[in-house]
Amino acid sequence: MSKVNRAQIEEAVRLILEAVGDDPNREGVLDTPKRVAKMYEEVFQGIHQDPREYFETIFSEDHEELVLVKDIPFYSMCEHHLVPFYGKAHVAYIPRNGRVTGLSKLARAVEAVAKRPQLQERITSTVADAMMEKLEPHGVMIVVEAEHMCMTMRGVKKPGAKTVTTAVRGTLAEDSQARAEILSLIKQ
Ligand SMILES: Nc1nc2c(ncn2[C@@H]2O[C@H](COP(=O)(O)OP(=O)(O)OP(=O)(O)O)[C@@H](O)[C@H]2O)c(=O)[nH]1
Ligand SMILES: [Zn+2]
Repeated sequence: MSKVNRAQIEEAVRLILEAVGDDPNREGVLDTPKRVAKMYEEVFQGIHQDPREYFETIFSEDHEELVLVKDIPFYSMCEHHLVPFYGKAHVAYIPRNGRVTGLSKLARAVEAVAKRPQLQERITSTVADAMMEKLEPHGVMIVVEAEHMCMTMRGVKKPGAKTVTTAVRGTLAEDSQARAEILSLIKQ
């Protein structure tokens, strides 16, 4: 059963429509509260997901070299304005003791963490920490690049401005050469 209170969202959307001066009983927006409730349930489903669960999938494979899944698209909602920010996440790690996870699990973890009211920095560090805890790798590096709608359609209005955040853990924190290699692979 869904943990989301759709009726409450519908009521809130009706109130917002009214508060901004629109008519919630106008034909065009009659179903809008219902649609928004369904949409919020979808875009915030990560609140009820733990990214660490994906890393229960572990293959015993003797590869202690870099694994990088790059250009993982994601959509999130900035927790300050509840408008989207979106971009790409790049997830790199160096497995240890044969603990290699499924490639799709890296993308699933990004998605679960993104689908919450979020900060870009927190997406970056939450994925890194989940991987460190469950995979116990030599190191992890996460790079996230995104455009924030709250900086484009309103406020400072700077379309095209990109925010880049990184989180580095384990041996990669001390290895600038390995970090440079990962960054050049991401850019390729
Ligand atoms: N660090 C960080 N800040 C973010 C993120 N998303 C949005 N913000 C910023 O959150 C800040 C909120 O600032 P406030 O001054 O409280 O809100 P505001 O008056 O709407 O700010 P403006 O956007 O400058 O108009 C803004 O500077 C946003 O750019 C994010 O993922 N990380
Ligand atoms: Zn914002």
